[in-house]
Amino acid sequence: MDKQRQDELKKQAAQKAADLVENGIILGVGTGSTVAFFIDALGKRKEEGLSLKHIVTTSNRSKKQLEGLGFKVDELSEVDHVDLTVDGADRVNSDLDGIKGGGGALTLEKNVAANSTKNIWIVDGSKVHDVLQGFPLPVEVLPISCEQNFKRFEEKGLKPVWRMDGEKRYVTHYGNYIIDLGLDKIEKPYDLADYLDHTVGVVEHGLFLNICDQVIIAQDDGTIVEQVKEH
Ligand SMILES: O=C(CO)[C@H](O)[C@H](O)COP(=O)(O)O
Repeated sequence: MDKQRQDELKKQAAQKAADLVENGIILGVGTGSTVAFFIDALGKRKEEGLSLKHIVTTSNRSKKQLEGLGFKVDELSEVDHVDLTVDGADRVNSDLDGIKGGGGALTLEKNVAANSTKNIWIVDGSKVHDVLQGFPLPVEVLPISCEQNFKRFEEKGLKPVWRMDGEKRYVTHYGNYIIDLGLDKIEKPYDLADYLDHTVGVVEHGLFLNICDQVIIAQDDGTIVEQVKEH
């Protein structure tokens, strides 16, 4: 699919999500190119009178865009919960579990999502697969033990690759590194998440399991499909 078509689809999914935002709520806004379209659509809704109690976001990029449209953005620590978070995803499977963190913002994204009553993901059809596949799994690691983590992942056959920023290792918002696991398929995401959750030095990983409540998919044929998770 060419980029222009993919952007059109992202825009459609983003518009649909913006239509679902209710007045007076505490809204979480994610990160990425699909979310950028969502923020544009939210700006239009603001012009039409939408008023939100608070907005929190998961990256400086989204914060800047929101502030440029006149929204006041708060920190997650300043709100006691989030009513709804709208975010993109890199992959989503039929159980509405997914891979996120392609943009490197996984730690804040997971913290905002975990504190949200409802999470909606907006994606184009290319991100949806029965089994999570075709996208490296980001793992954020502390610099102090990152070499040991990398070696263990290698030994375990997890195909680790350092995320780079030019010649240097990519550094996250929190001063950590990202190791991308180049797995072909993740057949058992809950087992892998359990391993990573119990690995010292891992700050966070991009397996977002049992978090998404609803996914809005803009399909290549122009139709929008909504799937709701049965918890
Ligand atoms: O998880 C993310 C950033 O860390 C994004 O939501 C994900 O990478 C999707 O991005 P895009 O909408 O640009 O395809």
